[in-house]
Amino acid sequence: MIMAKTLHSGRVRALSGSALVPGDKSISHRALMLGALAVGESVVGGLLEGDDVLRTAACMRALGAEITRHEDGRWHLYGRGVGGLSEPADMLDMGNSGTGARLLMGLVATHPFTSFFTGDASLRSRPMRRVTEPLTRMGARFFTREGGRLPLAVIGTASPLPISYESPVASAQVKSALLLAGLNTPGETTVIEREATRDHTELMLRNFGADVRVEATETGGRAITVTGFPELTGRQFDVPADPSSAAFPAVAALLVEGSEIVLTGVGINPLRIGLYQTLREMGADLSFENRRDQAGEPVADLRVRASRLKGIDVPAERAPSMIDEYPILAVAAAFAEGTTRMRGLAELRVKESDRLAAMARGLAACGVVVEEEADALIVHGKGRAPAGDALIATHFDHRIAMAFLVLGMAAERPVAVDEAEAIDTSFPGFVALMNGLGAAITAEEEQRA
Ligand SMILES: O=C(O)C1=C[C@@H](OP(=O)(O)O)[C@@H](O)[C@H](O)C1
Ligand SMILES: C=C(OP(=O)(O)O)C(=O)O
Repeated sequence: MIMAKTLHSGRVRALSGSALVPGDKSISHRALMLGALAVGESVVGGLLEGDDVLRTAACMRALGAEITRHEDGRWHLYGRGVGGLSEPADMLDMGNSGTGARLLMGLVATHPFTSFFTGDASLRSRPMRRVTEPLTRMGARFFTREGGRLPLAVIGTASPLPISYESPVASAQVKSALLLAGLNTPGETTVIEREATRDHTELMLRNFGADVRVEATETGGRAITVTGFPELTGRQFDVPADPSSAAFPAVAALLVEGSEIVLTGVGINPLRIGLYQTLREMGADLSFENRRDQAGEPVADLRVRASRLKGIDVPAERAPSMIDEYPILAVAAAFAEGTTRMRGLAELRVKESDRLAAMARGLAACGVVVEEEADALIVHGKGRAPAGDALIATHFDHRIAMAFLVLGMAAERPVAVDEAEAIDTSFPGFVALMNGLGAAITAEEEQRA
């Protein structure tokens, strides 16, 4: 018997108060992986305890690291040293997580053992050649299902070759997979990215003691080089709150009249805040207060006040800095006055769902005029609340689910989302946190055979 959860969200009065959203998903995955490779103890506070990250924790244990969660909520890790991971006894099941799967494939590719990867139906449909192809050049071998997809076997290499690789897709997951593979590889492994993507791997590798060099390329990109066999040493740090999760309460506060909220300790790494820049250009009253540094990452308290938004053209080159935020930006655009054009979004078709199609269909069902192109979404806002009154198919995609629940908070009539248990992959406690700020999300559970 499977429990399927439908959530309903209806119009509310002002949202108010302050909240701490869960830890950054990208940083949490990397903290577990590097902690598992470091010598000595690492202690990590604020780790995201969402399903995606818990899967990574389970896999790092299966690869030999000692990982425990203490009662105070801190995670203690005893690593195996670079190159010290051991063959897992069973399949590595990455659940719904593209980041977990791709980064870990990189890590094991340069260890001399075999591992098997699988995931849920969504992950099994996502492209993996973007990592298996360059990792093959480093000496690993892969046996994959049709189209280079999971489940797959990685035959790690005992004699890895360093490569210099220019990634055809702007992807922090591809970059990180190769840098992690480069740790157990002699010499220098270089990844060239045409557009800068989130740099948490680079920052955290340096923080753990690795030698990472970043150079600007002549064409405006970056070349990132890691030197093999660093001695990584255990670290203590707190993971900043996730700006991609903060996006949902932040946009809710912009849309629900009379709202003012503060989201504390949110990561504001410049390569993650494209959404906030875009919302400001749309007229959002949104400020970063008490800027400070946490674990080598900039953080701030985010104050958001309800605002009237106007449609804008979002530059395609901004996409990597807000790649997970287009679903919630499309919701903001649906309330704005005028047209918002979002371009350069081909990657959205290969996330947990085809997010371009899911947003276009869901918005249309809520009465919004929207155009879907091969790699663009164009939303024609009317400067007032859309009708709502729809049951949205989320395709087990956490960001689609949360985006439409936010729409329901300010739409004329309530909105429901199916398969809402997907939210736990990145934002456990979403419903309680939103309702604590004044939202009215209710659950309906259904047993399915
Ligand atoms: O490296 C990471 O932690 C992530 C990179 C992004 O994916 P891509 O690298 O596929 O763009 C993003 O969508 C994902 O949620 C997290
Ligand atoms: C795309 C996402 O994650 P992943 O690729 O790790 O599944 C996301 O969280 O929006």
